[in-house]
This record gives sequence, C-alpha cells and structure tokens, in this order.
Amino acid sequence: MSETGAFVVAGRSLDLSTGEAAFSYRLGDDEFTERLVLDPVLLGSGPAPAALDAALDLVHLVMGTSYYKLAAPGRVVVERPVTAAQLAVARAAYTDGLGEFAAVNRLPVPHRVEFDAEVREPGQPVEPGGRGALLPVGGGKDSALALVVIPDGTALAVNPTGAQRDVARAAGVPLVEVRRRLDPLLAERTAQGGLNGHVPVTAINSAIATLVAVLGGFDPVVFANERSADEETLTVDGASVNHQYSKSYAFERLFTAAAAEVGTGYFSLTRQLSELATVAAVAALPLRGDILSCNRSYTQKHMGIGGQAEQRWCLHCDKCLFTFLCFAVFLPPAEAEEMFGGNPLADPSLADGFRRLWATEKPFDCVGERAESAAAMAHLAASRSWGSQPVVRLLGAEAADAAQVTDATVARFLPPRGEHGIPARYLESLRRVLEASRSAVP
Ligand SMILES: CC(=O)N[C@H]1[C@@H](OP(=O)(O)OP(=O)(O)OC[C@H]2O[C@@H](n3ccc(=O)[nH]c3=O)[C@H](O)[C@@H]2O)O[C@H](CO)[C@@H](O)[C@@H]1O[C@H](C)C(=O)N[C@@H](C)C(=O)N[C@@H](CCC(=O)O)C(=O)O
Ligand SMILES: Nc1ncnc2c1ncn2[C@@H]1O[C@H](COP(=O)(O)OP(=O)(O)OP(=O)(O)O)[C@@H](O)[C@H]1O
Repeated sequence: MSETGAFVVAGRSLDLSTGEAAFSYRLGDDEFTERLVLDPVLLGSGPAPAALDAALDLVHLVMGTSYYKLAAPGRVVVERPVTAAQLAVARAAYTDGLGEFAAVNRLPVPHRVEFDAEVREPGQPVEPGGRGALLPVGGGKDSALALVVIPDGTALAVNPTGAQRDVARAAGVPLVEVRRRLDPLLAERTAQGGLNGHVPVTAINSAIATLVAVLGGFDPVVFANERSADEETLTVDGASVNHQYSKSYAFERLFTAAAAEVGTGYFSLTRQLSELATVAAVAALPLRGDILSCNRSYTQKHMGIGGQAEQRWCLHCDKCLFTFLCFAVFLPPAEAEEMFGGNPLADPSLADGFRRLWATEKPFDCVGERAESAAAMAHLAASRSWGSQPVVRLLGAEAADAAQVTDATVARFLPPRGEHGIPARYLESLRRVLEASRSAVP
C-alpha cells in the first residue's frame, strides 16, 4: 500500500485502567490523534477481545472523517485489516457522509474515495450483553421520546452538556458519559486554510455507542433518527446531498451489519416517524420543558472549556425555527412561548428563514421534510390561535400552495410508515406511548 497522497488510518489504543482511548491518523507530514475519555462506570469488566477490537476499529475508521476533510485526498489507507461490513460503513461515511462537505467546498459530488484495506473475516459471533438498551441522547426531542419509550434503558451522551443531563434526569434514566477530544492540530490546520465542513457525526456517535455497549454489556444500541433524515438537503448535478446522511435508513442498515459483528443490535426507534409525529408525542409529555434541539447551543465555542455555558433556544437558527413550527401545531401560543422562551412566528424578519424549510435547497441542518414544514405552516394559518401571528399571515397562503401540500392538515404526517429495523417489543412500546399522546393531536 502506498501512503503517498493518502489519508492513513494508523494506530489506536485503549487503556482500560484510565478509560482513555487514542486514535491516530496521518495526512501528509501531519499526525493527528483524537482521544476518547470513557466514563469510569464502563471500566473493570473484561469484554471479549474480538468484540472490543471490532468496536475500536469502527470508531477509528469513522472518526477519521474529521481529519481526512482537511485535504480530502480521495484515498484512504487503513493499516489494520477490517471486515467487509466495517469497510462498507467507512466507504459510506467518507463518501455520502461527506456529501455536504464536498458540495460546500465545490468539490465533485458525489465525493469518491478509494480505500486500500486488507479485508478479513469477522470473528466468532459474540454473545450480546445483558444490561439492556443503550440510548444515545442528543438533548433534543427525538432521543427524549426514546427515553420515555424505553425507561429501563441507560442513556449515553457524547460530549455531555447540561441539556443532555437534564433530559436524562427528567426521564429518570441513568446516564453514561464519553468525552471526545479532537486533536488541537485540527483547528490549527483549519485556521491555516485546511478544508472544513460537516462530518457524519451520527456515524461517529454510533461507533462510540457500540464501543460503550461492548464495554458496558449493553444491547441493543437504540438511536432516534427520524424518517425525514432520508430526504436530501439539495441535489447537485443530479446527485443527492444530505446533511443528515448518517441518520438515514441506508446508513443504518450498513451500520447494523457492522454492529452485529461487535455483538450488539443497532436500530433507530423513530425511523417510521415524521418530525410532526414525534413532536405530537413529546408535546404531551412533561419532559418537553427539558429538551433543547438548537444546534448552535452545542458548539464547542458556545460551551467553552468544561461545557458549562447556559444553553437555550436561540430562536433564529433553522433548527429552532423548524422545531418551534412543529410544536406550534400542538401547543397554544402561550405554552409554546413558555417552552421556548420566545415566539419567532411573531417576528416578520424571520419569514425567509421559515420559508427555506420547504425550499428546493433546504438548510444544512436537522430539519424535517419539506412537505411537513409547509403543511405545519398551512395548518397554523387555518387555526384561530396562531392565524394572526405576523409570520403565519405572511406565509400561510404560500405554504398551502407549496407544490407538496395537497392537504392543509397535518394528520397525514402522523401515522408511522416506511421501512425500519425495530424489534417487535420496542415497536409495541413505541405504539403505546404514541397512542397515549393521541389526545394532543389537533
Ligand atoms: C454543534 C454544531 O452544529 N456544529 C457544526 C458546526 O461547527 P462549529 O464550527 O460551529 O462548532 P463545533 O461543532 O464546535 O466544531 C468546531 C470545529 O471542529 C470541527 N469538528 C467538529 C466536530 C467533529 O466531530 N469534527 C470536526 O471536524 C468543525 O468542523 C469545526 O471546524 O459546523 C460544522 C461544519 O458545518 C458542523 O460539522 C458541526 O456539526 C457538528 C459535527 C455536530 O455535532 N453537529 C450536530 C449537532 C449535527 O449536525 N447533527 C445532525 C446530525 C447529522 C449527521 O449525522 O451528520 C442533526 O442535527 O441532524
Ligand atoms: N452528543 C450525543 N451523544 C449521544 N448521542 C447523540 C448525541 N447527539 C445526537 N445523538 C443521537 O443521534 C440522534 C440524532 O441526533 P439529533 O440531534 O437529530 O437528535 P435529538 O437531539 O434527539 O433531537 P433533535 O432533532 O430535536 O435535536 C439522537 O436522537 C441521538 O440518538
């Protein structure tokens, strides 16, 4: 394997006495090492070495996207042998997972990457752990719903903030924490002109979750990635670019195969739900006051060292506007305003931001399907409680006219539909929670 001009996935280590894992990469003359600091509660058990190796390999492969993107050389050399399932995950993470990055940097889309890697057979099947479900939480509405549906699970926060701790505490679910330490050289090289852009962070969180599952004996790993994560953000020369690719069902299927080799199940509990269906359920829960979906409040700049900054809805970013719009469908203005600490539908200067939610080029953020955003706005325009709000008056008619909206109610977005990998018993628990919240549906 020639390393010239390639990104190299090099060495890695895990110290089970300190809980520190290190993952190294080479790009040109630079060497980068990203570190994980694992919760002490995960240390002390003796996981099957083959499963631990496979989980570390998965983390190592997908975490490399952050460093690869500095130059995006189109070739990746992997020093350790990998299984075909791991290689498929890595290919997806570096190609479609870096689709937004490629589009933003005006690189050819789709981004093509050649892998030099020795493919090995998977190890012997590994017995799943017996400590129940591991529920990665982002602090927002989707994973909050998962905590309610699976209350005997254990939550996982990667780079925990107050929002994730609050939501786990409010749900009464124990929380395991993992810290990621990006190599400081990454920021230095970015500042010096290295390429920058979005990385498939759900792929990274998924790999970290399988490592935690192996160490802690958890099974399955349950994400909360919604159906709208399958909708492309925009199309470039006929190719789809999806900000949320690593939350998509296509990626989930690839990752499920790799997680099985590690001895853990992996699926998304909310795969069949629209954002409106999730919000319909969460709006009816006391937990709604503890969630925070605003991505701006999760940046390292915002949180600072120690991650102690106060987090709140910024009420200006795409995700805040989208989330407020969905909750407005199920809450009267006073309750929505109390939950969010403000009302962006009262501010006409935000009309363009709302309109972008159903535009051909959606924002690069975690927002729902175009059709559900347009339907939600049209629904508000027809409602007595929200119809007179300035933004609703400006946009109601055009939302109803938007090509995708044939029915101005939100009802058609509420039933679960589409492919999924949810085992029957979890599907049944989800159905019960959704039914219990039905009274909140307008
Ligand atoms: C919090 C956030 O949304 N950050 C995005 C933002 O980055 P920003 O520079 O404003 O702040 P930081 O996140 O603190 O990043 C600082 C620099 O570090 C680089 N970096 C960060 C994390 C990482 O894993 N690798 C990295 O190389 C980053 O590029 C900065 O230079 O803009 C970035 C560029 O578009 C985004 O990539 C940042 O997104 C984070 C990786 C992130 O965690 N975002 C999630 C909140 C997010 O987007 N979730 C999606 C899931 C989509 C997916 O799975 O791909 C969602 O909500 O749907
Ligand atoms: N920092 C994190 N640590 C662990 N898991 C995470 C983290 N961020 C996101 N996740 C997982 O990835 C999924 C997708 O992230 P996303 O931000 O869309 O969801 P969320 O925070 O649950 O809801 P919202 O869309 O309202 O922000 C989450 O549902 C959760 O399972």
